[in-house]
Amino acid sequence: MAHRHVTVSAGEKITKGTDGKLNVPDNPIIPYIEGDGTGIDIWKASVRVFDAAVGKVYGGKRRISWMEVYAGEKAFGMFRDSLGERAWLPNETVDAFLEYLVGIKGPLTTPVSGPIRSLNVALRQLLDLYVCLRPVRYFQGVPSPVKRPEDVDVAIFRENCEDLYAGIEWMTGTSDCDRFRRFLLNDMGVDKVRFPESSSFAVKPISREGSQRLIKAAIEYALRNRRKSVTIVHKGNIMKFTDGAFREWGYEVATSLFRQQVVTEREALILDSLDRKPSLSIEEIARLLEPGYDLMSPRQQEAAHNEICSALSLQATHGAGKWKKFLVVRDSVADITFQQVLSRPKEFDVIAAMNLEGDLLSELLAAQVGGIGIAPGANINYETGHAIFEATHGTAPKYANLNKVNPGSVILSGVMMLEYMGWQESADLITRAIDRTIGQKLVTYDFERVMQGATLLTCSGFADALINNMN
Ligand SMILES: NC(=O)C1=CN([C@@H]2O[C@H](COP(=O)(O)OP(=O)(O)OC[C@H]3O[C@@H](n4cnc5c(N)ncnc54)[C@H](OP(=O)(O)O)[C@@H]3O)[C@@H](O)[C@H]2O)C=CC1
Ligand SMILES: O=C(O)CCC(=O)C(=O)O
Ligand SMILES: [Mg+2]
Repeated sequence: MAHRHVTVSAGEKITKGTDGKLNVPDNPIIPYIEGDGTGIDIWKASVRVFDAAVGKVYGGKRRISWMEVYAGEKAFGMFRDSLGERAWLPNETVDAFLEYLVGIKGPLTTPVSGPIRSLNVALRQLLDLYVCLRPVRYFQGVPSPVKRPEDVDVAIFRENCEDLYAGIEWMTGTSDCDRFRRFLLNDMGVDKVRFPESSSFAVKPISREGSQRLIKAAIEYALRNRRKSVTIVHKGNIMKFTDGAFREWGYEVATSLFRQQVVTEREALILDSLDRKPSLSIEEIARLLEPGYDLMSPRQQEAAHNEICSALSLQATHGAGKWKKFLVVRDSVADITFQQVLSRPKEFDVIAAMNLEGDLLSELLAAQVGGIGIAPGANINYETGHAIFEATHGTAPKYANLNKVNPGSVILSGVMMLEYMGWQESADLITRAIDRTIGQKLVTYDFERVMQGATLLTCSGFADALINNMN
């Protein structure tokens, strides 16, 4: 790769072997983006924590060679593209993440107004990092707005390349928007746009491939980590061919690729009712499954029968209570899900959601365990091995350069990165240090303002406390 601004560090590349596993050398080169706004303070603090943990655990045998790559405001001041225009996301940054496989980044600003599209989303799309994994768990002692934050232990698999985040939209009043409106109204015969002349439009692409690779990854994660359920979140009652299809394709992948390891919630209901009363007829099971069965049309009743027969065909492998050992795959409509992750979080284990709903759900869940100051994330393509780890929060510009905010989210994203690299011991050391430090009530402003008897630390002070607690 021809680098113009990036200085390649001494070290070796992480690669992906033919066996599908990562080959991680003892001195891997890891590209990082510091980030805009608070990113600068957070990165400075976080990198010290990573290096201290790796140094403590491996005593110099292993060491990360950090390689700075540029995006956002920092890149804008440095780079020009081939036409001499300033560049927010230079090619060599994208190339570095492609070449070195695993990287980490701080937050990047996306102004709501103006033409600049999200650099964060662009990176995910350019590297096809189709999974945004956001595990949400509670650290004892963290102040929370709910009564039992310890009940939250959810891994969110958010689809990362499609949905309304694809950025396919047109502003009202532009000629492209006029063309699109005419196409909708004239060619497609759409007559449901309430105010066509003044509407802006967006397109929401949801594909079978995109949905299935995401849901497959969620199921594999759930099986690997012995989780009990995967909940597919959608708004399929309203958006039939996007959200509804996401749900459908999810069940398809669950029951075709993982048949001997999963049971759907409805299959479990059918099998359980028969386990409890083996003499039940198909019609009696149908009445238990569908309380409105007798009011259904003959076609709907036939569909219910077919569903029951298909579940009963699993009796040899799943019947007589065997299904209880299997991973349950179920689905839930988005609006009720937003209530239930708050009121009954224990019922959620792994969630598979489309891009927008996954983004929103991850913040709602993070709020319950102390906020986005400690909510980590990873953008991953499990086929190519490419991964960029990043916090859930943004650049919080009002706190930029104040050495104030919580670096926990980037630090925990780094923990995920170390786990991904197989450097589990160093990941565990950081997690234990976070547990201990919060237990000692040594916290940044976001926790201190709602925590009785806490000591207020700066961003860098929190990193120092973590390093002191690494033993
Ligand atoms: N992946 C990324 O890079 C992301 C980038 N963004 C971008 O960031 C910019 C700002 O977005 P905005 O909507 O204000 O959201 P932010 O997440 O940047 O900030 C919102 C609020 O969250 C709290 N917060 C954020 N980070 C921390 C932290 N590290 N420690 C403690 N509290 C924190 C602060 O709350 P309080 O005021 O209560 O102290 C802050 O005011 C936008 O341009 C947006 O597009 C947004 C999300 C993700
Ligand atoms: O890219 C951005 O500016 C915001 C993206 C975001 O909120 C997210 O991916 O969680
Ligand atoms: Mg977000």
